[in-house]
Amino acid sequence: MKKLLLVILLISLFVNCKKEKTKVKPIGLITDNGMIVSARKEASEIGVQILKKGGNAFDAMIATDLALAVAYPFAGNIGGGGFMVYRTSNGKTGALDYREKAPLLASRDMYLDDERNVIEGKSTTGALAVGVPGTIAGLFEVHKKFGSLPFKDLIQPAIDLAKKGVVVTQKQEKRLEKYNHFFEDVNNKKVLLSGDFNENDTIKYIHLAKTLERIRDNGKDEFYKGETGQKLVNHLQENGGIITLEDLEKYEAKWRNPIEFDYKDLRIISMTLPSSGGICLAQILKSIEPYNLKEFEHNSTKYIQLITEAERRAYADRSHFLGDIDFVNVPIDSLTDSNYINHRMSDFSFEKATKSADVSHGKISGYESNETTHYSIIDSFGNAVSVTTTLNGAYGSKVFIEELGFFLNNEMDDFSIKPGTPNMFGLIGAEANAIAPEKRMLSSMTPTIVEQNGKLKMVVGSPGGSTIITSVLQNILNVTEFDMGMQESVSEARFHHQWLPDNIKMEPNAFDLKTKQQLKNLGYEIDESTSVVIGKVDAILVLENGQLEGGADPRGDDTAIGF
Ligand SMILES: N[C@@H](CCC(=O)N[C@@H](CS)C(=O)NCC(=O)O)C(=O)O
Repeated sequence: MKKLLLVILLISLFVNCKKEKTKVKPIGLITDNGMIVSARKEASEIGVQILKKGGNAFDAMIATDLALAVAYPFAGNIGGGGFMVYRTSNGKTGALDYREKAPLLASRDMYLDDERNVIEGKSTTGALAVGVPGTIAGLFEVHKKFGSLPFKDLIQPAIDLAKKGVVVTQKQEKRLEKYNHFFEDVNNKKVLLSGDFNENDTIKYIHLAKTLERIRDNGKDEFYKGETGQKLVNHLQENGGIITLEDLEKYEAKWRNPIEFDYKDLRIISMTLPSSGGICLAQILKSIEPYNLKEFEHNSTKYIQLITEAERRAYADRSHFLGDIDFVNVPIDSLTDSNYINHRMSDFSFEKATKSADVSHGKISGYESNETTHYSIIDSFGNAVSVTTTLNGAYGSKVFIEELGFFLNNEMDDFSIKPGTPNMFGLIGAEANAIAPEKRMLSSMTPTIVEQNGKLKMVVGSPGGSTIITSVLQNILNVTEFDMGMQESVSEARFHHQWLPDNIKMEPNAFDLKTKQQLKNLGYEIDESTSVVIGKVDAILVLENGQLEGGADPRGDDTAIGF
């Protein structure tokens, strides 16, 4: 009898274990009309309320952005900047650049000491790390061109949220625990978020609500010329910063032509310079286009190898060629030309890893004379908006102006502060991305829209510094080459290579042991230690029947809401 019980127990254990191993494909929220996927449920909800009121995707973008500035101080902001790529219901595409700028008093070597060594922390923490913020200018620009509801109706939900307060999530508790001691050090006093907050506590953002009310009443000028601007400048200057009122007054968001290119039967629309995102994405996708990826298993050795080698070459070019197009001549057409790219990939072989030390930027025949929270929105009219906005590092420069209620960015670190010295994401830059007054620092933000057969297919983007481009890439491939649904794709394990350092970053314990061993045997170094998160993707997929599927990244508190 005992023996029989043991056998039954073992069989049931085996069956259960087997069951656990069968992967359940996650399916995201599916809705018919409109959808927003963002880093916080409060922000997605506020944006969707605007859509339900009859607002379009651009109205919802403004409301969502401002709601993130309240609900997601880690990266949501009015003290930072970002990029928007859009596609209207009639297929018109465009992009808005509201990236921060270097202040007028900035200079090329401002973060170096007399011996030309980088002064640790100066470009990342404190008032000198701050670039001239672009977010408020960007939102007013979007409203001017596309807004259909009054601006005051779009900002009010964020004001109400700030007054009512935002509930701390478990993930936010952890992040605050990790960073809150910096806030007191950097600001020389305790500020709103210096306290110990626990999950389910409610944080009210009273000063931020007042700032937003002034912006509601006085418009864009409140931030760039008014009381808010004056207080911002005073605070930064008192704390060693160099931003002046003239910097604020001169700031303008800029409409740009997005990078548009074909990959197999897809048309990809992505951000152009000063973001490297679209160009790098084009280079990587064109490098792998000649291969039939469907023949490779997803995340198999060959697949990882091919993507890695394409990424290696694209990031080497990024480091050398790319910078703010208003300041440097960048050969975009040559860099994204298929012949050039095929030539770049001609020394790649599945037999062994290329060494980054042997790869430099490509040789361009001539220069033409032409010159990190993400959210995705689709409205019921068929307009699509893809936005990535950031303070750069976690809570930016950690400078928090208590009386205004918000953090300021540390975007200056995205410049190449000294050629050959890696920035906080390990990216190395060159002359093209050197600091100059009023120049925009190079970004990796890759807000992207994908079309298939002339129809809207996907809206996708991610935060994550240098890993943004490769996260967006993998999600496009997951869906279009491996037939994954949006949530399934977003939840999949990711890897990343950026030329230097010469290793493949992999999400820890997410990849097959055999695959990792095969890659090592081929000469690839694998880094699973420091890469806790590679991107945090929020995306929307238009399904065959026209319904929308949201992909909200489980790595954060990201949430899809729709109707
Ligand atoms: N400044 C960078 C993007 C910076 C970035 O992605 N930062 C991360 C923090 S390390 C972020 O904003 N993460 C927000 C999140 O995880 O939601 C760029 O322009 O390329």
